[in-house]
Amino acid sequence: MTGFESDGWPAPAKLNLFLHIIGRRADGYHLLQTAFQFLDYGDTLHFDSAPWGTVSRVEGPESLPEANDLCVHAARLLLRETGLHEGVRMRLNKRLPMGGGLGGGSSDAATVLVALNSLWRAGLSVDELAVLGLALGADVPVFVRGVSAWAEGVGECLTPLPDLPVPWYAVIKPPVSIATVDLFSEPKLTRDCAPITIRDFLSGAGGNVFEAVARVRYPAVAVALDYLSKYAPARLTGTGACVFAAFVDVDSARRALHDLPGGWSGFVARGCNMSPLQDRLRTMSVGRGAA
Ligand SMILES: C[C@@](CO)(OP(=O)(O)O)[C@H](O)COP(=O)(O)OP(=O)(O)OC[C@H]1O[C@@H](n2ccc(N)nc2=O)[C@H](O)[C@@H]1O
Ligand SMILES: Nc1ncnc2c1ncn2[C@@H]1O[C@H](COP(=O)(O)OP(=O)(O)O)[C@@H](O)[C@H]1O
Repeated sequence: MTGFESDGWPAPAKLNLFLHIIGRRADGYHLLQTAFQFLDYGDTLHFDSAPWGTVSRVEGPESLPEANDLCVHAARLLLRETGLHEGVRMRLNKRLPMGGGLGGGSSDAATVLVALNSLWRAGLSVDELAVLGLALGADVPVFVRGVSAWAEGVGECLTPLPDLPVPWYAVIKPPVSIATVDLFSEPKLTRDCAPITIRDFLSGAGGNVFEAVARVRYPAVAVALDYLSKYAPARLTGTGACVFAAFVDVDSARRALHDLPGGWSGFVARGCNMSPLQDRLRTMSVGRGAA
């Protein structure tokens, strides 16, 4: 099984390889340090043209009403911003768990912006798309830019990290969904990490400050972390609920998922420093060049 449906536009998952809070903005938002890496696994989007001005999502998860779907918000935003005489009908094949810390909603939104910019020949630059994306969510710009990155601010100040190791990851989704806002409002959260440098991170520094609070509030997260730690050092991604561990080969990663607690799901995927969305975009350009 490949990480995406064929013939569609990939919306890959991200991992936060570490996640620290180093302060707070006046508006209450937390200032972060994190490193994002993509996975070759995620959601897939399909786009069909539709009458001018119409934006719809005709297939997608039942638990996510069309009106709330970031895909719809992203398409409307692009249409408004460009003033193009276009419309779109979207099909979302959702594979990433919602509230999993894998950034599925942000990635879907980024794929809509990038794909429609290309399909509609809207001509917006990556910088312009990243600015539009930030209005939809803090994690959208990194998915638009499509390169693994060191991130600061609320996640929008990005420094590419194109040469990170690309291990195989085992990812476990404990049967809970965590609302980001709940963990950010937890009083016991560590909010005063000393800033670290990229060099510190590359030498192995950094953890995930949400792990301690997620363990207490969501016992299933603690079970998942303890389970995976039997195989390799395990960590929470984002605010959870998914946990991951890195392995040198695919078989070792698969073995780590063999005796998952009953009913739990997990998957194995390769880390990638260039988003699969960028690969898809390049295929489009080559196709056009050849036409
Ligand atoms: C923590 C991270 C790390 O990658 O990922 P996820 O676990 O959500 O994937 C992100 O920064 C999540 O960013 P984003 O997904 O945009 O957060 P939102 O859902 O908009 O945030 C919900 C709420 O969390 C709080 N919030 C969020 C981000 C931030 N830097 N400081 C905050 O205090 C705010 O109260 C905000 O209203
Ligand atoms: N296309 C989408 N996919 C997933 N979630 C979406 C989408 N559009 C809006 N959302 C909302 O965003 C929330 C966060 O989803 P998601 O990005 O998958 O998780 P996380 O931020 O934990 O990585 C969901 O609970 C859902 O309410």
